[in-house]
Amino acid sequence: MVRLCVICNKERAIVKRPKTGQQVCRECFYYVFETEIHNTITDNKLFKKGDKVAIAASGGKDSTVLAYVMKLLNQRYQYDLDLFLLSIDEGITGYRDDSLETVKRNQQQYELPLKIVSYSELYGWSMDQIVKEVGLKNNCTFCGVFRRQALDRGAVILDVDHIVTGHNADDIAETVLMNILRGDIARLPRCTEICTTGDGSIRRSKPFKYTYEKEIVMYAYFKKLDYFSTECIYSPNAYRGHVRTFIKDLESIRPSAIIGNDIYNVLKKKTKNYLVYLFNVFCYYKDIIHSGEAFEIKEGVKLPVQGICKRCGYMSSNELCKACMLLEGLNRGLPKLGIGKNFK
Ligand SMILES: Nc1ncnc2c1ncn2[C@@H]1O[C@H](COP(=O)(O)OP(=O)(O)OP(=O)(O)O)[C@@H](O)[C@H]1O
Repeated sequence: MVRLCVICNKERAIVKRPKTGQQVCRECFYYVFETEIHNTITDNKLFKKGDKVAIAASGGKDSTVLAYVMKLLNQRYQYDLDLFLLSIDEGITGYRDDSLETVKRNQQQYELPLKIVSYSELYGWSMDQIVKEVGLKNNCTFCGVFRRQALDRGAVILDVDHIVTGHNADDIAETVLMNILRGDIARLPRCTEICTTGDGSIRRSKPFKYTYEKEIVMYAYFKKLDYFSTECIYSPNAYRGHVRTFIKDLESIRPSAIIGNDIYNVLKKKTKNYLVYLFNVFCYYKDIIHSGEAFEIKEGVKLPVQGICKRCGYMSSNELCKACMLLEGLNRGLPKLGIGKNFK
């Protein structure tokens, strides 16, 4: 028996949405996927007309889908945004050089201007050189800290108001758990925010905050988008990888583990299939992301005060920002100096 799409009730269902369990046809999947992102953008007032927005593009599935969908929604709903692609070349031979080739093709396919900035030009060190110094244990700390600042610097070069990244619901759930496991209460409330203002006035947001990674992969696959799918060669020991595996295990016994369902959306959701409706109601849980959002810091708890790095002028809660600390360690031949809390 042919199963019909629960939304249009006409076409054959070919996708079971990981987010809701709904069986939908290809066109309805595109429509709900894109509309949910549009709703996230408008509900959270992420942009205003005329904004210049840089899409942080790594060539991977998330940012490739982000670039495609941002361009599409910008046209469909007349957001009136000026869009750019911004890529950071960390200098990882056999990985980032290949993925940047994908971004260059995306530039042609989506007709968006592209700016690439490299760690070598900004810091004088590529990740290949850093890994030679520090090995494979703490290299992701260097890469993450440097990339954050590199994106800000790239945004200044492009003179944009806003950076959007492809962080999805799975990434955010991982970050919530990592912050809990590390007891990093200062970062915990911030990591679930959909939009933050970093250094200066450049806003940074995550239009995929409520989008499941599996749906992004499905979308990229059905739309035949051109993306690079290899994992970073330097991240096999990253802490995040262990947290990811843990969440996947949780999901196998509790599919709502990442985000749960918002009861109001569940009740609003129109479906003629009563079983699907009941399933959605039963799936009403507030799981990792909602838990992260609900955390409140007790009054009186001392939190780091944000100031300015005395060396580079970027935002920092210490005299020197983390990027400058790490860089100083590298330049002094003591790469472990900036890692941990005992830097002097
Ligand atoms: N080298 C880079 N240049 C520009 N943006 C980047 C780069 N690396 C990561 N980003 C941004 O940060 C987001 C999250 O990066 P992460 O390393 O978690 O990769 P990911 O989840 O595999 O995403 P993607 O599939 O887009 O690579 C990306 O979606 C992208 O927007």
